[in-house]
Amino acid sequence: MNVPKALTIAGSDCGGGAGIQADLKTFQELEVYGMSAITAVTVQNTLGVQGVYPLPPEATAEQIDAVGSDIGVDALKTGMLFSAEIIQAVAERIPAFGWKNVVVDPVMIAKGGSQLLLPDAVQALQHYLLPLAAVVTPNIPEAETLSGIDIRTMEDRHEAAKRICAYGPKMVVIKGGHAENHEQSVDLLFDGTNFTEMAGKRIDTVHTHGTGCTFSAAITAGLAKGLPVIEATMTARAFIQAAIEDSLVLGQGHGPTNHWAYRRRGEISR
Ligand SMILES: Nc1ncnc2c1ncn2[C@@H]1O[C@H](COP(=O)(O)OP(=O)(O)O)[C@@H](O)[C@H]1O
Ligand SMILES: Cc1ncc(COP(=O)(O)OP(=O)(O)O)c(N)n1
Repeated sequence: MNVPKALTIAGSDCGGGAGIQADLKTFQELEVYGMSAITAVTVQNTLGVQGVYPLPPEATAEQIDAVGSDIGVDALKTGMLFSAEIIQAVAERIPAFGWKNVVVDPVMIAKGGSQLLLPDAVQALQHYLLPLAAVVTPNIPEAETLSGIDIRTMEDRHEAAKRICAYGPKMVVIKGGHAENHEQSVDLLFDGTNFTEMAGKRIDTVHTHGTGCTFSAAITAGLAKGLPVIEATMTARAFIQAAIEDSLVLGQGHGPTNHWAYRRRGEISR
């Protein structure tokens, strides 16, 4: 049996809605064997982030080496990387193992406002990690930071996607969760030549904690199964739409999404 295998290099969210917990749940739901290399332990729940404890960069690097040298990795994603030193350690390993199916979710600030990437690490992300990415998935504030432009319109998003693409990723997906569109959430894809829009009905809910992690993990799962990037992204869009629509309503604040909603709808594709 050929088992698709995916690695997440990200922070731990003890509340289970974002970070490695969301990624591993997503891999499992999409029938991909999940592995993790932890970069930081966060203390958080639906009310926000209460603590951030980064690991030494060697600890992340050794976890990557352990799974890469033994089990193997068909696709990987990065999430919360916290510091320039951790980014450098991760970026050295990717070409050393020859990994190409690399999804970079450039996590910077949690929805509650907590810093998950140090400001001086943005340049390391741009120069060391983006050139290795098959897909990079910024939300609108992250796209503004990476591109250096304010995004108010879809035209601004086109320009930001072009500027981010210039760092070297093969595909840029600027997610639309933060856009001021009350009808739809529209994600913009740019492959260096063509733009594609993927729209879904916007759900009026506060339970969107971990949407970005879950979306990028679902893309990673698709790549691990051998899907082309555009197809993996379309499946991920359907996965996150179901996860937001069939919300679990947990906790007193911004609750997690429902990682089993997509499977329950019978939508798993091989
Ligand atoms: N309220 C919503 N209704 C439907 N889809 C949403 C909603 N919020 C976010 N999404 C989708 O969830 C994914 C993550 O988007 P976003 O929230 O922008 O990322 P992040 O969690 O990184 O801030 C995207 O595919 C986006 O379109
Ligand atoms: C450990 C950890 N990693 C990433 C995030 C951010 O997740 P995201 O999907 O962007 O969702 P929000 O936190 O912004 O709701 C996180 N919170 N924790």
